[in-house]
Amino acid sequence: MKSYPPLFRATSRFEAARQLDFPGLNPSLGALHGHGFIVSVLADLPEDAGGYPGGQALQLQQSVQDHASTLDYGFLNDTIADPTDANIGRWMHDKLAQLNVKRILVQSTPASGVEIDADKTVFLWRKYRFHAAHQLPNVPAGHKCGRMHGHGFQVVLHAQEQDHQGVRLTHDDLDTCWAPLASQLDYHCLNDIPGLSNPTSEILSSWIWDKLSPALPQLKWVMVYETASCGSIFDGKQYRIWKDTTIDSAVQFQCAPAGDPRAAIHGDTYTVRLMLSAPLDSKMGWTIDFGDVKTLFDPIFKSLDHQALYERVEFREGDTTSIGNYVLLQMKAECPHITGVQVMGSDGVGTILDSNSLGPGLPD
Ligand SMILES: Nc1nc2c(c(=O)[nH]1)N=C([C@H](O)[C@H](O)COP(=O)(O)OP(=O)(O)OP(=O)(O)O)CN2
Repeated sequence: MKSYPPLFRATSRFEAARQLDFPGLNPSLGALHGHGFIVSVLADLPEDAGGYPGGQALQLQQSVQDHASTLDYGFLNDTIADPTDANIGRWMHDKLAQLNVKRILVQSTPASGVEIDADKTVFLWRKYRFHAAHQLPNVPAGHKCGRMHGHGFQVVLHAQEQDHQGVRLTHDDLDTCWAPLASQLDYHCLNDIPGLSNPTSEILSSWIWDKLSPALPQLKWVMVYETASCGSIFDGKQYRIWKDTTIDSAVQFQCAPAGDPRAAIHGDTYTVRLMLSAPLDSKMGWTIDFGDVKTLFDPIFKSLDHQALYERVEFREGDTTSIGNYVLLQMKAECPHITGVQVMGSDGVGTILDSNSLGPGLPD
């Protein structure tokens, strides 16, 4: 069984001020203001990037950090003309032109940002929260989701910034589209809402898609976070679900040169994200039960969590790619619906192994 070619992800933060000015923009953004920005870059790097096996993601991190640090505690307009999130992303794309960048995410607030493709197509996203109760009517007796319970759901709307006529969408436009749905969903019981009698994450994501896409043709993906660790993405055709788990492991980059701190035994808390895709089960209203995904992953989790991975030959390189490859191959043997695995260290540096054309990045 084969794994997938790795994409590396690096994340950097910077604090900066800016002033924006374009027609249709919320006038308050024209005032001098500031943000704690997060920039994440996904790149396809050659095996020898980083100078030693396992060093690629760290090399990417260094490059992103070097450029982000030139913006830190600065006035962005001095460096980037009209420093919108999208233009910051384009600037970073140009700075990293020597790398094979597949996607850049720029987040100016915890609830909004942009994503930029390899060809510099821009997507806006905004995250909304609503408070709702639900119960899944078709689950087997004793399943915890058969009881009435509730969540602080989160929804991310992802839309292309420009339509075919060049009309530019703003985050405020997303807010306007979301507002009528918020009043239907927030502080309600989902089962009482027409179309949501079986309110799984999958059904909710396609329900939101159906409500919004006719008036918002730029909509590309709807993400529903049922809890902080699981949810569904719908793009109008296909469902993808994800389930996150953290593992706390000891590692060592055994190919790193002497003097590199990672050559020593150290450790990290890694977030392992399992991505799956399957047709919707029309009775259950889901693709695969998150609980079943957790059960299938459990032996793999136990073999990684609170373990000395450096003692095992498959983790000799000590990096997130070796952990990802291991998880992907083990999970594939158990579950044909697994489409990808992402493993991120606590600093947002990690590896994505995915069979699918690159889907949207989940915001931090
Ligand atoms: N594919 C789906 N599976 C499940 C859904 C769903 O909508 N789609 N929903 C549920 C439950 O409603 C439940 O609330 C989610 O539970 P769970 O997967 O256990 O998620 P947690 O975050 O609570 O899990 P922990 O990892 O234990 O924190 C079930 N399945």
